[in-house]
Amino acid sequence: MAQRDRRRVVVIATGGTIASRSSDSGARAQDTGEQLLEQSGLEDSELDLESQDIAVTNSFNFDLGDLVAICSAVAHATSREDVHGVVVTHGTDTMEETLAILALTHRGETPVVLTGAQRSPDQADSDGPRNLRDAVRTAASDSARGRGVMLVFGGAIHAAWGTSKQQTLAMQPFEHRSGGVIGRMYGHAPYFFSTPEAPGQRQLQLPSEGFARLRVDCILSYPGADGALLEASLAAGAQGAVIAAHGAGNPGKHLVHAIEHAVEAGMLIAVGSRASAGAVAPIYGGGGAVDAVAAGAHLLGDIPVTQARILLALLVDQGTVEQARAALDEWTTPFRDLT
Ligand SMILES: NC(=O)C[C@H](N)C(=O)O
Repeated sequence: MAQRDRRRVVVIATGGTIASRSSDSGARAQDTGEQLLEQSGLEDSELDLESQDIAVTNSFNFDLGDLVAICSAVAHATSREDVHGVVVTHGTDTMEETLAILALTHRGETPVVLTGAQRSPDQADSDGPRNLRDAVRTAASDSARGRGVMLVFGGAIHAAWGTSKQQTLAMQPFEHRSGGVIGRMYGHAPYFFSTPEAPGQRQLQLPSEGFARLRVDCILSYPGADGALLEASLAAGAQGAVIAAHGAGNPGKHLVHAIEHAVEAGMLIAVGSRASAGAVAPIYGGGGAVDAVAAGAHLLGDIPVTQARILLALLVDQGTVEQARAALDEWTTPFRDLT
């Protein structure tokens, strides 16, 4: 096939287990995008493959600056007319944050497909080459066009928004908080059977340079939790915080007091759940979600706390605290009456 007829897919490599090699001091990311493509068995395919290296790191070391770098590389690749699809290889530990920032900011028809691995390429049963082949074929397919950002992993196609790592070692570690995948790989081709209700029109601007310096913290509720960690977050200069509250979004009375104080001090506060699935809802008073809302917090419905943190950071990045508060209010309106 002539070079000009072959579909071009850009593979942006960032590290993770898919790029890791074992050593006496533990596994570490080291393979480049080009090496991943060599191992994938896609070399002789009818696709025109190009690789870029953004980082060679395990994703548990990423900070907001790394997300900015990934976002701008993806935005640049998707703006190119010669590019049919984009793949990002990434560690699974913080895949959900990168899925979130890309889902919230991606524009246009070019599909963006993230993937990774649970077993490194020096293990006999590594899932990396297969996942990468599936991701590249999805990015190159007609059926993925206009579907935005997605995660192809373990033969499943997941929505970007709402999906998080739920299993530490399983070969399918990802799940949506409300359940379900949007498609599956059948043979070499992606088959989509549902369309997620994505952030849609609520798309946000790409992160600014200052995004990397923002501070949005996550605070966990637990029996005996007081407001000390949220107070410390405020004192450290955080612009916002996401509370991983008990059950359906109940922070507990001490944390509710701290939320009230933090909101008065200008922090953006959102409440999700430390439970692994489902939505939060205003059901309980006496330290529950009803009181958290009265204290000025926003309930996150089924948005995972890790992804909500990225949403808050983008909102703070793009306007004043008041504008961010109004935008978060709009974002969380559909979840207000979930009881
Ligand atoms: N499976 C993985 O990719 C985990 C890995 N350690 C990471 O970079 O997140």
